[in-house]
Amino acid sequence: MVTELPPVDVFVTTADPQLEPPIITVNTVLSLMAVDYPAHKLACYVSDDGCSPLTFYSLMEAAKFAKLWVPFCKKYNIQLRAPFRYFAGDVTTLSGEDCSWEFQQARDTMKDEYEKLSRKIEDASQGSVPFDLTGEFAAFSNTERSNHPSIIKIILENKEGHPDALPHLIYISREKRPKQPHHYKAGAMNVLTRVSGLMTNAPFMLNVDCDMHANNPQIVLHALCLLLGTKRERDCAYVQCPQIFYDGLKDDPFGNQMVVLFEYMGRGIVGIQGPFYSGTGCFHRRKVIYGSWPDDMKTENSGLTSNGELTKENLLNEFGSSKQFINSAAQALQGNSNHLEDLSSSLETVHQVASCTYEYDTDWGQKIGWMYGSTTEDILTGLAIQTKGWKSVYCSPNPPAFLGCAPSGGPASMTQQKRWATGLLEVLVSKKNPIYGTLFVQLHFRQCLAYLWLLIRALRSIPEFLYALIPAYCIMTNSHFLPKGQEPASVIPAAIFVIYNLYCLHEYFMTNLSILEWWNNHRMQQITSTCAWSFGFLSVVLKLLGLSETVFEVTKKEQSASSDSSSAELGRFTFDGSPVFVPGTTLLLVHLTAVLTMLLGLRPQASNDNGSGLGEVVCTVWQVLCFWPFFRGLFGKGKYGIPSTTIMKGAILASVVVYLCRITSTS
Ligand SMILES: O=c1ccn([C@@H]2O[C@H](COP(=O)(O)OP(=O)(O)O[C@H]3O[C@H](CO)[C@@H](O)[C@H](O)[C@H]3O)[C@@H](O)[C@H]2O)c(=O)[nH]1
Ligand SMILES: [Mn+2]
Repeated sequence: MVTELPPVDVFVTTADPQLEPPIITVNTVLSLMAVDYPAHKLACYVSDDGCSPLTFYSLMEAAKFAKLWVPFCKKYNIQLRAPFRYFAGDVTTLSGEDCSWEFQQARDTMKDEYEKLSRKIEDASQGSVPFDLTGEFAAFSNTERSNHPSIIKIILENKEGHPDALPHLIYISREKRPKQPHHYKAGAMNVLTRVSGLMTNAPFMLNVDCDMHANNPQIVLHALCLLLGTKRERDCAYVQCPQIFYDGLKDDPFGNQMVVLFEYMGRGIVGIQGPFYSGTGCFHRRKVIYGSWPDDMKTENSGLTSNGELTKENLLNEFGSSKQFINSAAQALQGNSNHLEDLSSSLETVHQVASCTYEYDTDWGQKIGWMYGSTTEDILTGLAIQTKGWKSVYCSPNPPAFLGCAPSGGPASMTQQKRWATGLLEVLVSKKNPIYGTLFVQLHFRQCLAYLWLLIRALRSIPEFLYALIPAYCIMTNSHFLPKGQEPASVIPAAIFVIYNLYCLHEYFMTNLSILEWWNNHRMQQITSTCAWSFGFLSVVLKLLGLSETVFEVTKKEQSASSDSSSAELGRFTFDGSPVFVPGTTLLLVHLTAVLTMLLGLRPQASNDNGSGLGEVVCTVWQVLCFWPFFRGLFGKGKYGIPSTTIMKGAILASVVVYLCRITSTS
C-alpha cells in the first residue's frame, strides 16, 4: 500500500507566441495548477522555445490570478479548471454546482479577474503596453528567438511545502545558438527533464502541449492509480490519455479529431503492448525516460551494475557533466525523489543543464530522454521504451482527461499531417525502427505491426496517388483496369469496395458518430495522403540525400475554432499558397478532364469490347467527390479559393498527365 502521494512534475511546452497565443498556454497552466492534488507535490515547468517576454509576462500575471483561481476551484469543486472554458459555459448547465449567493458572488469576482487578466495579456500582445526590458524582464533584452542564453525564472515557489498553497511554477527558455541543433520539442523536453531533475526530481512526469488543458481535475490521481497500481512495474512505463479536442467542428470537416483512430487503434493495441506515446497527455516514469530497462530483464543498460547501482564513469558520459544532476539521476533511477528546500539555490546548475552544449558527448536524445531524429519525437520515444519490453497503459476517464485544439482549416491541417508523415517515415528509416526492435530486442511482433501501420503513411502516398490516376487514365484512353459489369469477376472489386466502406462506417456508428463524419474523414484521408503525406515523403528523401534537414513546423492554435469565420463557412476548406495543394489540384483536374472527354465523346475508339466501363466511371466520380473541397476551391474567393498560381501549376502538371495518356493510347 502506498500511503503518501508521490510528487509529479508537470511539463508544458510552447514555442511561438504568434502561433500559440499566450492566453492558451496560460489557461493550460492554470488548469494544471488547479488539479486535485496536494500542491506541494506538484511542480509546473513551462518551456518557452519562443524566448518571448510576452509569454513570461503572461505567466507572471497568471500566477497572480492563480492565487485566487486555484482556491476558488478547490473550494467549490469546479469541474472545468481552465478559466476560458469555465466562463464560456452557461452557469445553469454546469451540473453539480453550488447555487448559493456566496458562490455566485465568488464566481462573478473570478470572472472579472479573469477578464482583467485576458485584457492585460491581449494589450501586451497588441504591443499597446510597451515592455521596458528591465527588472524581471532584463534577461530578455538583446535576445533573439534563436540566439540567446538560457533564461530560467522561478515564478512561484511553494516554500512552506503547504498542500493547499500553489504548486511551484517555473519558466524556462533554454539556451539557443544559431549553429547548435536544438531538436525542437524533443530538445525542449530534455531540458525540462534535467531542470526538473535538479529542482524537484519527481518520479513521475506529466507532459502536455501548450493547448491541452486538464479537463478532468482528478486526472493525476487516475494516472497514479495506474502507475502505482500495476502489479509489475514493467506493465506500466507510461500512462497515455487519448487526444481529444474542445470545440471540435461538427462532423469533423478536416478529419483531424481522430476519434475513431483513438477508439480503435488506441484501445486496440492496449491488448498488445499498450498505446503509442502521443506527445501530450502522458505520464511517464522518470526512470524510464532515463533509459532504464524493466527490472526483470537482464539489464543491458551499461550504466547500471547488476544490482541496479550506477557506475560513476558511465554516468558521466551518459548524463552529462553536472555532478548535481548525476546525483539526482542516480536517485531517480533507484526510484527515489529528492527535492530542494529552496529552488533558487540550484539556479546556477540549472543554467548549466539548460545550455545548448550540455548534451555534447552524452546519451541525451540517443538513449536517454526524448529521442532525436524525428519530427514525431513522441512516437520515436515511445517506440524506444516499448522496444525495451515495457508496456504502457491507456487512460480515458470520463470526463476526458485533457482537451486540446485541433487545427482548423486546410493549411494548418496539412502542416500538421506533413510533419507527422515526415517524422513517422524518419522513424521507419532509422536504426530504432520497429522491425529491428522485434528481431533483436523486446518489441512484440504484433506491436511491431501496429507501428508499421502507422509509420508507412508517407510511403503510402505515392502508390495511392498513382492508383488514383488509373481510372482517369482508363477513361481517357478508353481502356479498363476493372472487370466489366457482366463478368463474374467484377463481384470481387465491388465486394471489396462495399465491405471496406461498410466496415469503416460501422466503426463510426459504434463510436456514435454520424455518416457525414465518416465521409469527411474518408475524403480528408485521400486529400491528406495526396497533399501532405507525399510532401512528407519528399522531405525524408531530401534528408536522406543530405540535401536538407526536416523541420518541426508548429501548428497554429486558436482559442475557439469559430473565431474568424461566419457559421455558414465554418468547416469550409481553406487554402494558401503552399505547394502542398498542388498534387490535389492536379489530381482533380485530371479527373475532371477525364469526365469531360467522356461526356464530349472525345475518347479514342476501343477495340472489341475493351473500353472503359462502369467500374472506372464509379472510381472517377468517387475521386471527384473526395476532392470536392478542391472543386469548390477552384471557384472560391480569398482563403476559400485555391490561389491562381497553384491552379496554374496544377493545370500544367495535369496537362502533362493528359498528354502522356494520349501518347500511350495512340502508340
Ligand atoms: O521547437 C519546438 C516545436 C514545438 N514545440 C512544442 O511542441 C508541442 C506540439 O506542437 P504542435 O505544433 O501543437 O504539434 P501537434 O501536431 O499538434 O502535436 C502532436 O504531434 C507532435 C509531434 O509531431 C507531438 O510533439 C505533440 O505532442 C502532439 O500533440 C507544442 O506545445 C509546441 O509548443 C516546442 O516546444 N518546440
Ligand atoms: Mn497540438
